[in-house]
Amino acid sequence: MAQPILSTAGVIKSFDGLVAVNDITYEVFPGQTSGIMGPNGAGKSTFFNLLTGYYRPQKGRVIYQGRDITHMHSHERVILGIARTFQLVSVFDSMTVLENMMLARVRYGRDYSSKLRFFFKNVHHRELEEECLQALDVLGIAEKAKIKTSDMSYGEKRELEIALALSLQPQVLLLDEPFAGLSLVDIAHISKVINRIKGQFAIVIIEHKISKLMDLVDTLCVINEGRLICQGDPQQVICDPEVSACYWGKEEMKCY
Ligand SMILES: Nc1ncnc2c1ncn2[C@@H]1O[C@H](COP(=O)(O)OP(=O)(O)OP(=O)(O)O)[C@@H](O)[C@H]1O
Repeated sequence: MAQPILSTAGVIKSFDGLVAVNDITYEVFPGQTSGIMGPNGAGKSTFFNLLTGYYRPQKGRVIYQGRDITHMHSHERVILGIARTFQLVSVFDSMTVLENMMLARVRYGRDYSSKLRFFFKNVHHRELEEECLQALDVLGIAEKAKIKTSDMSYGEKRELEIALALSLQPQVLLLDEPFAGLSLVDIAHISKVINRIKGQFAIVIIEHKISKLMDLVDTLCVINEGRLICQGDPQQVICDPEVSACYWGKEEMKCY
């Protein structure tokens, strides 16, 4: 049976007595696209931050490829292959798409030891540029390489963020609300992008737009009040009475 690439065992994270993540055990498998949903303040982002290493749990463990990474820093996890995007777009507006890509690779990429060579040797610079152009090509946006990020729409910047994360050659890609603030047209475009890269590595997506999330994921889980209350097949999860109750009180949620 396949082993999970990333998992947690009983992780707990509290802030001054408020238990934001309460004893969550979770598994992500190679090539699988998994969704995480839950009401506002449920603990989704805090859980993501435990996976990426931004927070350390007070209890429990985070395991990646069979290795305990609970106390590992975020940048070390990136080098191991765990990349993420953020709820709010974070790219450098004064730089071009390609420059943003190259900076991400040098700043966070696996080729840390070659940082100095990047600055002083043109050969390595050209190699890096070529690799970044290839990563843009995977998303079909290589023609935007020379565009300044300040001239891009919000949707295009979201796409660039995914490209930045892809340039780190992840084994696990964590997408934090990829549709937040996007128009329906942009959501459709980003969905296409995610569908294009799906299956090559594990993807975990936090998203409030449930119907859009359902179209993308192989498996779904729901966090409510810090607890993972349901996980498994997306259709079954969405029809689960406890999930309906956490969104709609006692009322049944409309099933797809
Ligand atoms: N740094 C922090 N300090 C104190 N409390 C925090 C902190 N971060 C999160 N919390 C609290 O922990 C709980 C879970 O927050 P979290 O942001 O993880 O929820 P969420 O499910 O991601 O919500 P949303 O969907 O609104 O982004 C909330 O009650 C929140 O106020």
